[in-house]
Amino acid sequence: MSPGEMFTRFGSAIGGLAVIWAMFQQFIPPQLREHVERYTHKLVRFANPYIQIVFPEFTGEKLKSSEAYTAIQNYLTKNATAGAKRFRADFVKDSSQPLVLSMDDHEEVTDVFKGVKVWWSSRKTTPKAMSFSFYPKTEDHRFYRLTFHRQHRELITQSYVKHILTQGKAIAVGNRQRKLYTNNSSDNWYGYKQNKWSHVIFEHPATFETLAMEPNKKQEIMNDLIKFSKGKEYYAKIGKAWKRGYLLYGPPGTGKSTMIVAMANFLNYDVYDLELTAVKDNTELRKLLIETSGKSIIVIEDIDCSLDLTGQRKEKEKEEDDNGNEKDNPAKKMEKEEKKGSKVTLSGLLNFIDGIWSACGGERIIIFTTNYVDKLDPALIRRGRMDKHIEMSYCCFEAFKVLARNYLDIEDHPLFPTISGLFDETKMTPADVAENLMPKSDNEDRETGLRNLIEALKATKELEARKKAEEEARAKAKKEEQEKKEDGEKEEAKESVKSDKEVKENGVNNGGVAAKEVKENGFAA
Ligand SMILES: Nc1ncnc2c1ncn2[C@@H]1O[C@H](COP(=O)(O)OP(=O)(O)OP(=O)(O)O)[C@@H](O)[C@H]1O
Ligand SMILES: [Mg+2]
Repeated sequence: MSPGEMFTRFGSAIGGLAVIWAMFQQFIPPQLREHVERYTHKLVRFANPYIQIVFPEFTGEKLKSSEAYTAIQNYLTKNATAGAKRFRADFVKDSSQPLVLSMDDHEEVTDVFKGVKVWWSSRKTTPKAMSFSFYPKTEDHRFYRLTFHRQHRELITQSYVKHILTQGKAIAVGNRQRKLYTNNSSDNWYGYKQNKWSHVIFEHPATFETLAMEPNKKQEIMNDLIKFSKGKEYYAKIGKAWKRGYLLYGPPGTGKSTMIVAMANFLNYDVYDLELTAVKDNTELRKLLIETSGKSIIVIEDIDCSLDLTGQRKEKEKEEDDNGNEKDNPAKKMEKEEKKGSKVTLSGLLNFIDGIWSACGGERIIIFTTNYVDKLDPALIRRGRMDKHIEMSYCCFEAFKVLARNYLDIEDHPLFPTISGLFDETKMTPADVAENLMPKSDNEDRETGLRNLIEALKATKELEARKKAEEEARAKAKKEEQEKKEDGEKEEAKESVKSDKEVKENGVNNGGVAAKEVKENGFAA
């Protein structure tokens, strides 16, 4: 029993005795009896140097389980249950540790903060005459009671309580199972469920460890993510919303989607995979944004294919240029809209990324992926919107070593130098490398995987060489044709100059003869 409680009970006992005593003392007037009782309690309270704070399970009108109660429960379960002997087991949905053991009712534990000892007890009261209750499941009112010495009042109420709430929330975040969300069509936003996003448990195993990439580049990205996730104060100081944009670009199969998974697993964030073509307009886009939670990554894959965001601006500008004001071409507009199936505009998307609303929730990463970075409107990917541009490229030898470790469990092999040489000479995506390394049957040994890869690399190299030779031959033929054409034209030009000269000369000669004839005969022939 905590000292505070001992005092309370002692006080109650003294108070009770005093009341009994007063009742028996019939000759004492009632006012005096009340005084005796009140002063006895006051005396005990004055003598009790311990303070108690109660944290009830349910608070407010919404009858939501109190955040503080849950945070304390998490905190105590993790940090202070060593002394407890009786536990309560709860099954928590969407948690990586579904079975949670917490202190049982009327159990008590101690905790120490900055050298100060505090007592926690878990209590339950059952209202006696209550036939109807708003409280879900049970009529019992549970609460945690914190007891500490009054000389530490400031430390406990200002630092310790804040500390356990933060810690408790962090534990909840660590325990929760992360989710992968996708946006529902707005036709399903109304009615009973009204969910804008559907989710499944996010269980993809890709991590930065398994991601094949040049090690320095990988480390740089990891550092960037760490800096971001710890940057709450920094972002507040510089007056920027706590969010960061990444643009991942590169050919298909170079690991853009895998990188997103690795980022989510690294930061322990949820992923919102936003399908833009299912979003009808900018208003819907904003509503979806509001419904996302913090500590999340919002992904728009293949941004160049999602919408005609690339050309919209330029086309509009062109339409304005021609007539000085916006040209109205309903047929063209309709055709365009049918093609798009969505009225989300570039400016709507820009607002989504860094408009006023983008700040709601905080701690959010937005990622765009594309195979064709040059196709994107510069406004969309400028720094501040997409803060970091990451090129995902063909496999290098360092990246291959990661894949060899993942797929074949090997760090080194006599065939590695051959493979290294081939990677210098040819291009292959990590997806293709992985496919070649993957054992084709249960009894295939590691060397077979490496040999398969060498064969594939050689075949790719040959193909590239053939393509290059064909291209060169084509270019040469084109050049020759061009030269021939030019020679022909030169020849033609020469010919025409020559004939012009002859005509001129003949003309002069004929003129001379005619003049002579005129002179001699007195008339022209
Ligand atoms: N860098 C990589 N590290 C590890 N595995 C990779 C990497 N790149 C590709 N892979 C493997 O290839 C598969 C395809 O990769 P991923 O989907 O990430 O490519 P992508 O760049 O997103 O392609 P797309 O442009 O077509 O969407 C993955 O499932 C993964 O197994
Ligand atoms: Mg992808």
